Amino acid sequence: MGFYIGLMSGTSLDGIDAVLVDLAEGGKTLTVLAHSHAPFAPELRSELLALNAPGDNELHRAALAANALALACEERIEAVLGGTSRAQVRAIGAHGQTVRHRPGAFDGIGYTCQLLNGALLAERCGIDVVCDFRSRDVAANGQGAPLVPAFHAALFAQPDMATAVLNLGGIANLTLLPAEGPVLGFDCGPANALLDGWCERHTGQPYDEGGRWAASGRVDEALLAQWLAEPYFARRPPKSTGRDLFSLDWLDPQTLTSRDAADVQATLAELTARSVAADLVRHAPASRQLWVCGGGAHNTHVMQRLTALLPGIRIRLTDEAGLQVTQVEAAAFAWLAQAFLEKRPGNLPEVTGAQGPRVLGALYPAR
Ligand SMILES: Nc1ncnc2c1ncn2[C@@H]1O[C@H](COP(=O)(O)OP(=O)(O)OP(=O)(O)O)[C@@H](O)[C@H]1O
Ligand SMILES: CC(=O)N[C@H]1[C@@H]2OC[C@@H](O2)[C@@H](O)[C@@H]1O[C@H](C)C(=O)O
Repeated sequence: MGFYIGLMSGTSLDGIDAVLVDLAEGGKTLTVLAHSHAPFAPELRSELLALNAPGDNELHRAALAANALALACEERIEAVLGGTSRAQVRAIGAHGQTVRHRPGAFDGIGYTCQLLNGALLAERCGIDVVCDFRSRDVAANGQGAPLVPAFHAALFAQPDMATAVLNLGGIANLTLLPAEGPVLGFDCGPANALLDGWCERHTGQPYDEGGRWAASGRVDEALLAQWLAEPYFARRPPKSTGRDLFSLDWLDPQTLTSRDAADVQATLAELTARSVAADLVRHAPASRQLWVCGGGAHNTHVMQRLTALLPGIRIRLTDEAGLQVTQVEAAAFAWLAQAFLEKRPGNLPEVTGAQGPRVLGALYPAR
C-alpha cells in the first residue's frame, strides 16, 4: 500500500496529466485520489513538436526542453498533492516526452528518447522520481512500447471473458486480454497525432471537438486505401510506432492536392477506426468487450465508427470501470513506479519482444 504520483505527457502533445493514487495489493487495487491536467505553454509545445524531427542545435534545445518539462511537471505535482504531505508519497513515475522512438533501428539496438530532467524534478519536489521507463526494454531488444498492457492486465483482465483495452492517444494502442493465454499488445497506428495536426492546420483549433468536423466530411475510400497500404499496418506484433513515422509529412504527398480538408479529416478518423477494428478482429476475434481510454475516447465520431465496425463487441469507456479515460496512462506510470521500487518487471516480453522480463526505470532519489 502507498501513495504514488503518475505523470504522462503523451504523443498527442496536448499537455500533462498527473494523478495521485493509492496502490494496494501489489498494484491490483488502485484508487485515484486526485487528477490534474494542464496544457503545455504554447512555446514548450511547439518546441517539443519541433524536436520530434531533426533540426539545428538539438542537444542544447532538448536539454532546455527537458528542464522546462520538469518545471511544468512540478506544477502538476503541486496540484495533485493539495494537502497531502510529500513524505506520504513513495515515488513519482514520470514518463517524460517522447521525441524519438527508434527501437531496433540501428545495429539492431536503436533507442527511444523521453525528454525530462528527472534530477531537476527530484530536486524541486523532494520525492523519489522514477523515469526513463522504456530504455531498458529497448536494451533487451524490445520495442520499449507499449508498456501499459501489464497495467491493463492487472486492472481489466477477466477470467471468464476475452477483453481488450484500447488507448486512443496520439497513437492508438491495443491490449488484448484473452480469457486464457498470454496478453498481447501493440500500437495499431495513428490516432490523435494526425487528427489534431490536420485539424489545427486547417481550422486553427487544437483538436476536432467530438469529431464534428470529421463527421461533416466524406470518407475518401481511395485515399484511405492508399494510407492503409502503409506496411506498418500489416506488420505482425511486436510493433510500436510514433510521430517518427506518422507525422503530417506522412500525409502530405497524397493530400496536398485538391482534396477537401473536411473529407481528409473524415478519412483520418476512418483510418483510426478501421485500423483498430481490423487489428482487434485479426488478433483477438473472441473479444466480447472493449474498454476505451485516452482523450480520443471523447471523439464521439471515432467512437461511433468503432461501434459500427465492431458489432457484437460491448464498447465501454474506462470511466465505467472507475478510472476516467484521461487518467489511465498517468495511473499506469504510477503503477510502473511502484513496480520499480518493488523490483517487479514492468514489461511483458510477449508484448514488447524483449528478451525477458525487466525492471523498468531509472531512479533519482529525493535526497
Ligand atoms: N472533446 C474531445 N473531442 C475530440 N477529441 C478530444 C476531445 N478531448 C480530447 N481529445 C483528444 O485527446 C487528445 C489528448 O489525449 P491524451 O491525453 O490521451 O493523449 P496522450 O496523453 O498524448 O496519449 P498517448 O500517450 O497515448 O499518445 C487531444 O489532443 C485530442 O486529440
Ligand atoms: C514511444 C512512446 O512514447 N509510445 C507511446 C505512444 O502513445 C501511445 C502509444 O504510442 C504507446 O505505445 C506509448 O504509450 C503508452 C503509455 C504505452 O507505452 O503503453
